Amino acid sequence: MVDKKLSGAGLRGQSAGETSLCTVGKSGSGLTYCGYDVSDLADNATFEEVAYLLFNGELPTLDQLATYKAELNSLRDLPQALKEVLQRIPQDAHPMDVMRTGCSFLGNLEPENDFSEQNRAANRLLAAFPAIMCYWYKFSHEGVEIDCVTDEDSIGGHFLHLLNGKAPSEQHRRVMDVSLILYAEHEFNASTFTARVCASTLSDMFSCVTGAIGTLRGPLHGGANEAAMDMIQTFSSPKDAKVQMAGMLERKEKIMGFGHAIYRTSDPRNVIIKAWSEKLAHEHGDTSLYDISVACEEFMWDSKKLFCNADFFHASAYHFMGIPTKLFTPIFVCSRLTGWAAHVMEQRTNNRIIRPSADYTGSEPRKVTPIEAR
Ligand SMILES: CC(=O)SCCNC(=O)CCNC(=O)[C@H](O)C(C)(C)COP(=O)(O)OP(=O)(O)OC[C@H]1O[C@@H](n2cnc3c(N)ncnc32)[C@H](O)[C@@H]1OP(=O)(O)O
Ligand SMILES: O=C([O-])CC(=O)C(=O)O
Repeated sequence: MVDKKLSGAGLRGQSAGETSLCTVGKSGSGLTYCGYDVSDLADNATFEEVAYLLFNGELPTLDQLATYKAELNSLRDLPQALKEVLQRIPQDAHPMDVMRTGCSFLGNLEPENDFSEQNRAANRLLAAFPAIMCYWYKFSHEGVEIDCVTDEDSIGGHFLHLLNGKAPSEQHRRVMDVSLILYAEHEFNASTFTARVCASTLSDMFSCVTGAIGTLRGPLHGGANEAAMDMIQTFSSPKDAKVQMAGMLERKEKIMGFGHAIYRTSDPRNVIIKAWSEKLAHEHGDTSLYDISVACEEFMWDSKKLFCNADFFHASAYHFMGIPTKLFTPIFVCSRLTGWAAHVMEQRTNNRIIRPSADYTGSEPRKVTPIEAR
């Protein structure tokens, strides 16, 4: 893994365009948004500041941030027609399918009519996603029709408040904020590339984001945080984790939350969320899941030189905050929407339809045999 060659299948190592939004694996800790190191942003900024940065290229002043947050806060409620659609989605639906439908349906109600409305569309989705997720979750699982508006100042706090029906602790607000910052943007990852391909046809923001949600859903991408949670919950102790993981590797199973398409030796987001996971474990009063996670990390590095990606310690961190596992990847959507939308806007400023070529491996030219003769 350390000497991983960034070439070959999956377009690995090939440049597919330009971006001024993000670098992955190039400088600083290995991840920068518009020139700022992600660890600096996680320590010294809020998610709303990062959203503003991605949409405008610069961090906001105090006044700009206040105006931006007031705008976002005014866009949180859901139209009645969308609530009715969410009510009809069954409890056993995949929550990423709920997000995909919620996004797509909102695009029917409040379409982006032309590109001058792109910021409105992006901000609307940013403000509404926590409610789309929680409204469906609370209605389908508890039969409760929640109020989609809270007086929470931040998107992270708003989400936790909607989910739990009460104000979260300061620590939980901060962890959610950091988590949203860490997940916000990551260059030409699969879901963002999907959004850019869609944008390159001059399609609308809601279509670009809907496609991106479908791409993030898979376990090789955003779905890994839920898969990691499901896995660590089956381990009874750090020792058991190592034994079970050895078996998984022997059976050539993929271990979710480990490895990365671009990073070679570490994912800079891991150390940040891992530290929060440890703090939350102590607050939780039972560190066993954290200790198991650390054992997994040690085992994977010692045996395969594979490291935790952003998803692995997010699993235990979210779990300690009482978030149901099935909502882990939808939270990723609430954050990555900023990266997706920023890339859609960037693609539109210098667009050419994205249409690569393929190397043909099929039959030589041949004639159709009449159907009765086949
Ligand atoms: C936020 C995010 O989206 S981060 C990514 C989240 N996804 C996951 O955690 C899923 C698990 N990880 C993986 O499947 C992969 O590491 C990916 C999809 C992230 C990257 O895929 P690739 O770039 O193709 O991986 P890479 O080229 O580094 O793989 C090298 C070798 O390590 C193996 N490998 C890589 N990751 C893992 C893993 N998590 N578990 C077991 N083996 C692995 C590959 O199978 C490959 O083995 P091979 O050479 O015998 O075929
Ligand atoms: O960059 C990638 O391939 C996957 C990833 O870590 C992300 O999207 O955050």
